[in-house]
Parts: sequence; C-alpha cells; structure tokens
Amino acid sequence: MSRVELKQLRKSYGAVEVMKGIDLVVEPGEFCVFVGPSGCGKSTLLRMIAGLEEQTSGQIEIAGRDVSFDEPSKRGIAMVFQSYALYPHLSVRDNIGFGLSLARRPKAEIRQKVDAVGEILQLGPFMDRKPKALSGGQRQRVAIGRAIVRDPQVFLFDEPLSNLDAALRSQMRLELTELHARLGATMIYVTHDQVEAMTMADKIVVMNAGRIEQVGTPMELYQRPATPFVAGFIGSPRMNLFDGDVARRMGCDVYGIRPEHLLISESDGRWTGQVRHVERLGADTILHLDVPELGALVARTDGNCSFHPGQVVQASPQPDMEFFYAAPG
Ligand SMILES: Nc1ncnc2c1ncn2[C@@H]1O[C@H](COP(=O)(O)OP(=O)(O)OP(=O)(O)O)[C@@H](O)[C@H]1O
Repeated sequence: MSRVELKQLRKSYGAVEVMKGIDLVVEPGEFCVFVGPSGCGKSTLLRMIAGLEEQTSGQIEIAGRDVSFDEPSKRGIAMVFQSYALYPHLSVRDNIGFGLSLARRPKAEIRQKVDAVGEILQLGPFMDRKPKALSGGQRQRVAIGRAIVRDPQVFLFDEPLSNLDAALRSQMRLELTELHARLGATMIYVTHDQVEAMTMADKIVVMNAGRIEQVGTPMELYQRPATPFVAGFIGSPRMNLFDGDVARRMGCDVYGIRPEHLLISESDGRWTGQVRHVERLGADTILHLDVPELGALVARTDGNCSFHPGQVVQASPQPDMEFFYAAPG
C-alpha cells in the first residue's frame, strides 16, 4: 500500500503542452480512476507515473520516494494494458511467472506464488493452456495475474476492459473491485467510461484538456459537479445543459438538470413540450422531448409509463436538483 503524489506535472510535445500542471495525491490503498474524453491526457498521465513517458517538468513520488527519473522497473509499479500483451508461446503459468523467472527467483518460490495468484483469479483449470485457448476475460485475468505476482506498490490499469463485451465488462468490474478489496493495494485506473469510474472508484479524477477538472468520490461528483463539464460527463443519460438565452433567463451562464430529476406529467408543469422519441430500457424509459422554451430535453421515467411520440406533456425539475453555473472568471 503506497501513496502516490504528483506535483506540478507537465508534459509538452514540441510546442504543444498536453499536461498543464497536475497536482494530485492518491492515498495508500485507494482505487483512483482517471476519467475524461478521448485526448484529455489520462493515458499520458498514467504512462508518466509508470515511467514509460518522461515528464517535461514536475515530480512523481511513490511511497514517499521521488521516482521522477527512475526506470519503470525501479518504481514498484505493475501495469496492465488494454491489449493484454501476453506471450503467445507461453502457458498461462509461464506468462504469470515470467517476471519472476526473469528475476531468477527460485523455481519453488515461483511455483508457489503463481499458484496462489492462479487461485485468487480463478485461473486454476487454465494454468497449462496457451493464451489463444482462452476467452478475452480469461486473458485479461492472466494479464492482471502477471501484475499481482510481482507484488507491486501500485497497480496501473490502462483501459483494461475496453476489448471485452458488455456482459464480461460488468463481471470484470466486479472482479476488479473484489480484487482491490482483497489485496488492499493502491490502484490507478484509466478509462473514458464514466460507468466504470462510478462503479469502481474510491476517488475519481475528471480530466479535461490536460487539466484536472474535479476530484471527488463518485457520489460527490454526481451530486455536486463543480463545472458544467463534470456535470455533463458524470451521470447517464447525461445532464441536460443549456447556455445562451435559456441560461440567461434563469440568471446564470449554464443551466443543468439531470434526466432523472425531471417530473413528467400530462398537466401542471413548468415547461410544455412534445414527446419526440421514447426509448424503453425495461426498468426505465428515456423520453426525448422538444420543449420550445428550452430546446431538446431528455427525461428518465418509469419503465411502464404510457407516454408516446407526438404526445404533449409537461416537464418540471425536482426541487433543489437544478444546477446554475456562472461562466468561469
Ligand atoms: N507522441 C505524441 N506526440 C504528440 N502528441 C501526443 C503524443 N502522444 C499523445 N499526444 C497528445 O496528447 C494528448 C493526450 O493524449 P492521451 O493519449 O494521453 O489522451 P487520452 O485521454 O488517454 O485519450 P484516449 O482515451 O483517446 O486514449 C492528445 O491530444 C494527444 O494527441
């Protein structure tokens, strides 16, 4: 369990600064998720912590030690990539034990550690198979096993689930959360998927264009997004956000209301609109409305609601659930 601290970390490619002074503390044992849209710099930040990318300036500390210029192998980290990067000609057992063999650890120790990791990850029946005879989820577990066996101070994950289908992704989310609880290790995890961030993180770091937009627990970010960017990024379906005249009429620069915080009725509401499209998800229904006073508005209602396209409805925000943002200074 180790603390990770980033101090004024910057990175430029030529004249372009892609990381604009990152200050962040990841506490020992924390599951910290970097989330943000494509190109915001989350992979670059992770690769700088790993030592795969050199920072232009600033400092990286792991377990109280300045590792800013250490080789990746000297930082006490293990990284799991999106492409599992397994050796195709080696068995699962040898893939997991590869790093230990390379370090010339005794055979008995390697066997004992690899077996223990195989058990944690439920890879027992597959230990003698080659990677090509495994499913995507099993391959990802081998890649994670290879990280665990090294007993790192910090685990770094770069979008490890994005090659898996939706069902497997949700199973692996649960497995990773359980693994984190079991190992109690510090983990830093990069994703562009806000559902992964919400469901797995102790702490979420929302990034935007090389800067940290907000840091908080999943519920802090959901309930109190500091900026319209965070408001629009955390939560699904995304928050309805309005700027321009609509926001000015409400006395702010950006007005926001989440789809789940709109009450839809046939009469007596704040806004009148027409149902354009009805998306039935089973437990919930997503209504896409055209509201002349606002524009397009998305609302989330009951699974068995009877609204239909073309119907005129009323929409009202729930009390205290509206967001009024002023333009940044
Ligand atoms: N070698 C490079 N040379 C120049 N620019 C680069 C280089 N590598 C990354 N960048 C730029 O740095 C920025 C951050 O890239 P990065 O890959 O960290 O983003 P990301 O948030 O991880 O995106 P994604 O989710 O698409 O992987 C991007 O604008 C990218 O174009």
